[in-house]
Amino acid sequence: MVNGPPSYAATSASTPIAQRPQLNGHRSSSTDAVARTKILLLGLRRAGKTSIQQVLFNNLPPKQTFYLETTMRIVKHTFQFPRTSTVIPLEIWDCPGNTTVETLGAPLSQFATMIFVIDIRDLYNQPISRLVEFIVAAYQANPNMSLEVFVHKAEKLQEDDKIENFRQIHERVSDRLLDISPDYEQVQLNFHLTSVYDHSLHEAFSKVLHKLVDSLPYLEDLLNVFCANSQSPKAFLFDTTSRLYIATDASPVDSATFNLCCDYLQMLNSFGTLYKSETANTRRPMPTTPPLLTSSTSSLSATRTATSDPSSPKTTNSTSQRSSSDLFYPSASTSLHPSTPGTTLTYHLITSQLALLALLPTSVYEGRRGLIEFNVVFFREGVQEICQVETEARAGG
Ligand SMILES: Nc1nc2c(ncn2[C@@H]2O[C@H](COP(=O)(O)OP(=O)(O)OP(=O)(O)O)[C@@H](O)[C@H]2O)c(=O)[nH]1
Repeated sequence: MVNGPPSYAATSASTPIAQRPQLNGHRSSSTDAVARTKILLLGLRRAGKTSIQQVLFNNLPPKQTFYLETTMRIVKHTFQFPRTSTVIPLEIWDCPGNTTVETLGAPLSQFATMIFVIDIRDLYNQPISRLVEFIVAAYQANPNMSLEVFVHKAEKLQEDDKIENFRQIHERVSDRLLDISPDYEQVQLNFHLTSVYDHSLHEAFSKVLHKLVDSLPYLEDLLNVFCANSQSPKAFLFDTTSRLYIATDASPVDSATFNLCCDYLQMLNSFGTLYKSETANTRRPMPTTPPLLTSSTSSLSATRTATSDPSSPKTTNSTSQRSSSDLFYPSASTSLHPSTPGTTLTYHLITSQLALLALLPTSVYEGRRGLIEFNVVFFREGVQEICQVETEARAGG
């Protein structure tokens, strides 16, 4: 049920990127001619560093992390995030457990983010000392570096112990820093409870990435306008493969909604291969990875449908023009609460790797479907323009 006077309108795509977003100064060139953002992944042995990287970016099932071998030397993983439409090309340095500031072998100033992984049961001196050592060195090298602490394997503890250990680790690190110098009071440290066995890791890593997305304010603006004009209480722009969200609208993120979106994406990724587009031979579908629901005639159930959206936004860029006329965009929806007033979770592919997931009142989704699709088209146009500008900026164009 929609309360108050309905405020339906078309999403405007005119404003977001009148100017090119300025790239932050923390980029570094790499051999593939794209400026990659470097993330340092640290922690003691068996803390879970490689598992985090593998689960997020290589789709390794969490249980398989048990068989990962010990990291003996620094491994640099490069990722496109999302994989094809450049928003953040990443280089993640997975370090062995015995890495210290001295043995890292690279200046800390070149990293945009440092993630220190600490086992939630490790309340001992050694991990805290190593973490503090890196924080001090990183802060001195680059005070603007994002300093993130993943208090990991959180699912191992009961709720009360989890909160208590989390609090103790936080407190010990802060105390230790203050003992070194009162100046470190101003160090901005971000602590996250994470586990590969639930979506907490995806949520935490998404938050880490947001600090690295130069175009975040523009993407958020687009999402805000989409939500306002479509009566959506929450919308996310997700990377479909990693299931990390790169932006969301201004309303607060609640974990339950985020988990639902993650699960839905996971389901679409798993079952998408069962659906084939009848028009795939004549009109190339978006090069989705993995394939998604691309048939306008397919449906998963009465409340879970898949449609293709052949409409393509007009763009001024020749590359975008070519891709938007060649490609079409799958969409899907599922009813979350069948009883009235219901909520529908919708999925629309926006670029080959980015998808819009939005909660909508079922009455709006069913009664104003055309307008929602229309708003999605303009949202897509805005996001594609942003990606284009980011790509050019990264390539130094
Ligand atoms: N329960 C639980 N176990 C985890 C989690 N993440 C990783 N592990 C386990 O922790 C162990 C070590 O994981 P790795 O990813 O190899 O740890 P690492 O920090 O890369 O270790 P080194 O390579 O020795 O530095 C493995 O047995 C994983 O299955 C988690 O979130 N929960």
